[in-house]
Amino acid sequence: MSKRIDVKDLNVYYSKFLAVEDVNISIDARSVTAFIGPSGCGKSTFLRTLNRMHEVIPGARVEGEVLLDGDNLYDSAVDPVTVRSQIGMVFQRPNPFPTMSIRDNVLAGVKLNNKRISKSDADALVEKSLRGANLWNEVKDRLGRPGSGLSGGQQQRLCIARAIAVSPEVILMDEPCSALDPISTLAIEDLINELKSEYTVVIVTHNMQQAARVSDKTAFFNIAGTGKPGKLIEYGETTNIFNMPSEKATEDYVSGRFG
Ligand SMILES: Nc1ncnc2c1ncn2[C@@H]1O[C@H](COP(=O)(O)OP(=O)(O)OP(=O)(O)O)[C@@H](O)[C@H]1O
Repeated sequence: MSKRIDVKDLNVYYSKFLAVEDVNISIDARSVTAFIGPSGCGKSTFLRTLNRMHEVIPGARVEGEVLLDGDNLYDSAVDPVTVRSQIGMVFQRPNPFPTMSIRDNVLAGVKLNNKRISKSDADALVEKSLRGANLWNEVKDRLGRPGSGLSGGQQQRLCIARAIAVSPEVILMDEPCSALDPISTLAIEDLINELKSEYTVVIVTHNMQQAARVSDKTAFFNIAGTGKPGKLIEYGETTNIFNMPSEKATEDYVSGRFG
C-alpha cells in the first residue's frame, strides 16, 4: 500500500505560462517528503501534478512523466479518477462535507468510487480509518453527528481518515496545518509520522520547523522572479538540506535570509 514516485523532465503549465520547469525527483515509498520554498515557486502546482489534480484547471497541462512504481500516470490509457483514488490529497483548509455525518464523511470516497460495501464492512472500515487518523477515541460515540461539529484539527484528521479509507498508495498534503492551532498541528505531525509506515507521504509546508520535524527528505523549490518558472533547486535528506545544503539559495532560505 505504498509506492515510489519518479518524476522525469516535468514542465507544468497554466495555458502558456510555464509555472514549474524541468523537475526531476524520486520520492521514496514509506517516507515523508517535504516541499519547501518561497511563495509562488510552484510547490502546490507541482504537488497537484502528482495525482493529476492540476489538469482539472482549464488550460492546465504538463509535459514529462510521473511514474508510480514505474507506471506513467499520464499515459493516455490511464484514467485520472483511478489515479486520484490511488493518490489521495488533503488540503489547507479542512473540507469535510459539512452536513454529512462523521461516518459518511469517512465513507464518502469509497462510495464515490462506486464500491458496494456491506454495513458490517463499512463499520469496520470507518473504525480502521478513524483509528488510522488518530481520531477514533474522540468521535466513536458521535459517528452519526455532522462532520462540521468537530474542531478544526479534528476536521483535518477526519479528512485524513477519508483519504486513507480508499486505501491509497500515496497521500499528498498541501499545507495541512496552516489553518490549525499548535496543539492540533502537533497531532497532525504525529499522525504524519505514523502514516509513513504504510503510505508514501508528500507534504507542502511553509513552516520549516515542521519540514524538519516530519520529513525524511526535503525538496527546496525557488523562483528567479515574477513571471519566471519555479524550479527544484535542491533535494536530499532533510538533515542535510537544513544543516549543510549544497546551494547558496537553499542556505539563504532555510536560514531565514529570504522568503
Ligand atoms: N489556477 C491558476 N491559474 C494560473 N496561474 C496559477 C494558478 N495557480 C497558481 N498559478 C501560478 O503558478 C505559480 C505557482 O503557484 P503555486 O500556488 O503553485 O506556488 P506555491 O509555491 O505553492 O505558493 P504558496 O506558497 O504561496 O502557496 C504562481 O505564479 C501562481 O500565480
